[in-house]
Amino acid sequence: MKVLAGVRAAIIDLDGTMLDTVPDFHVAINAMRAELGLAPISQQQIANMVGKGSENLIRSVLALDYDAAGVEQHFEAALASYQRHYLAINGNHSALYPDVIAGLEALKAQGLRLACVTNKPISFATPLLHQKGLHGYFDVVYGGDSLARKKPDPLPLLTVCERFGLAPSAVVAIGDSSNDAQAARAAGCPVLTVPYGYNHGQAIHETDSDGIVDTLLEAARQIRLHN
Ligand SMILES: O=C(O)COP(=O)(O)O
Ligand SMILES: [Mg+2]
Repeated sequence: MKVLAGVRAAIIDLDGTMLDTVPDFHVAINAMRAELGLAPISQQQIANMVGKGSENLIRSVLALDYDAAGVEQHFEAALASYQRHYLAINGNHSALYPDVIAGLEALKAQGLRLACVTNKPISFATPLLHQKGLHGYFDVVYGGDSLARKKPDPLPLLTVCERFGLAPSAVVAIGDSSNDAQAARAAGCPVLTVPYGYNHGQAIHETDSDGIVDTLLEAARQIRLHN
């Protein structure tokens, strides 16, 4: 992977890359749906809808039962209910994927600076990173509502590059979905994808990236090999 030559920093996604958070989403979404008198939905349905932030998720969930006007009519109440339930259980049902900590340790040991860029609201992401022992690895953390636009827009990635004083070609993005890959491509960052997360129900092979790595530890190994 020639594109990894000269990489000095990594931008790492949260949901579906470091943490399997769908069980948290599942509990919070179904608590919200129960409040609205709607039937529960499955983890798989939710996994296919996660990735573009809370507002998109809630609209997708409501669209299972309502037409476009109904979605908008119920949106505010549903979002508030969802946020309340999510914050009450944040992290209780989610788990680290294999070799996440080992991968972060290896990236740090190789001298890379690390940023976490997630489409999760920052008020969900920060306590979750602390709870799972991840927060200390990151010099910068941006949530989906930290900046004017979220992934797949390149803005969060470009803002990290600027804060690190690095060209995008020196900052690799690592994520589980087409949002991460599209943001990286638009920013000019190399991008690695993991195959175990949530990619809108699509195989990760269908997403344009510079390589698929089985774990964050494997990503660290690839970066070391090519630097
Ligand atoms: O919460 C989401 O919509 C996705 O979050 P992610 O960017 O960390 O995958
Ligand atoms: Mg993700």
